[in-house]
Amino acid sequence: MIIGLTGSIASGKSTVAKMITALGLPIVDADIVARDVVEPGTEPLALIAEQFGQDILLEDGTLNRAKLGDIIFHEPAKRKILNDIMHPAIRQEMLRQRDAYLEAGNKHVVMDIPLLFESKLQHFVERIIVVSVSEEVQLRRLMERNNLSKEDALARMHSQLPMSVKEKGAHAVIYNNENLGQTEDQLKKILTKWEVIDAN
Ligand SMILES: CC(C)(COP(=O)(O)OP(=O)(O)OC[C@H]1O[C@@H](n2cnc3c(N)ncnc32)[C@H](O)[C@@H]1O)[C@@H](O)C(=O)NCCC(=O)NCCS
Ligand SMILES: Nc1ncnc2c1ncn2[C@@H]1O[C@H](COP(=O)(O)OP(=O)(O)OP(=O)(O)O)[C@@H](O)[C@H]1O
Repeated sequence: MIIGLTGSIASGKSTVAKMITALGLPIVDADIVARDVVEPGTEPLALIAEQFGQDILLEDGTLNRAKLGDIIFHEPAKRKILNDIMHPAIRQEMLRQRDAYLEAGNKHVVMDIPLLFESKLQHFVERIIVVSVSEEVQLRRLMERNNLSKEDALARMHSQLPMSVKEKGAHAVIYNNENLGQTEDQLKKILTKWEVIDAN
C-alpha cells in the first residue's frame, strides 16, 4: 500500500514520520527531496538564480533558504515561479525513490508530502493520512520552531490550503494537539486497521 502523509506547516508530519520509521516502514520525504534537487550544480538551482537573482545564493554557492522563504511565503506570484521550477524535479525523484523501495521488496511505502492537496498529488498514493492541529497550536509551534514573528508564521500558514479542506480529503486524520503518546496511539490504530502493521 502506498500511503500519503500530509498536513499543514508545523502540524507534525515529520514527528509522525519518525514514528512511522520506528515501526520499520520506508518513507519518501518531499522536504528532503526538495533540498536535494537544489544542490549546487543542479538545473533547478541555476533556474532559481536566473529568476530570483544571483544574490539568492550564499557565498558557498548553496541556496539562501531563509531569503527565498521570506520572498515566496509573502508573494504568491513568486511562489508560483519557484513551484514551477522545483515541483517537476521533486515529483520525479519522489517516484524514483518510491519505486526503488517497492523493487527492494517493501510491501508498503509512506510518502511524506506537505503539499499533497495543493499540488493535487492524490493520485500518487492509495490512502491519505492528514496530521491536523488547531490553528492556535500550529501558530505557537511554528513560531517556536522557526523563531518567526507572528506575522511571518501566519504568512506561511496562509500559503497553504486550510486544514479543514485537507481533513475532508483524508482517509484518516491524526489529531496532534496533545502529547506524543496520544499521537502515536492514533497512528498505530490506523496502520493496524489498514493491516500495515500487526496488532499487539
Ligand atoms: C522556500 C524554501 C527554500 C524555504 O526553506 P525552509 O528551510 O525555510 O523550509 P522547509 O523547506 O523546511 O519547508 C518547511 C515547510 O514549508 C512549507 N512549504 C515549503 N514550500 C512551500 C510552498 N512552495 N508552498 C507552500 N508551503 C510550502 C511546507 O509545509 C514545508 O514542510 C523551501 O521551503 C523550498 O524550497 N520550497 C519550495 C519547494 C516545495 O514546494 N517544498 C514543499 C514540499 S514539496
Ligand atoms: N504532540 C506534540 N507535542 C509537542 N510538540 C510537538 C508535537 N508534535 C510536534 N511538535 C513540535 O512542533 C513542531 C512542528 O512539528 P513537525 O516539525 O513535525 O511539523 P511538520 O508538519 O513536519 O512541519 P513542516 O511542514 O514545516 O515540515 C516541531 O518543533 C515539533 O517538535
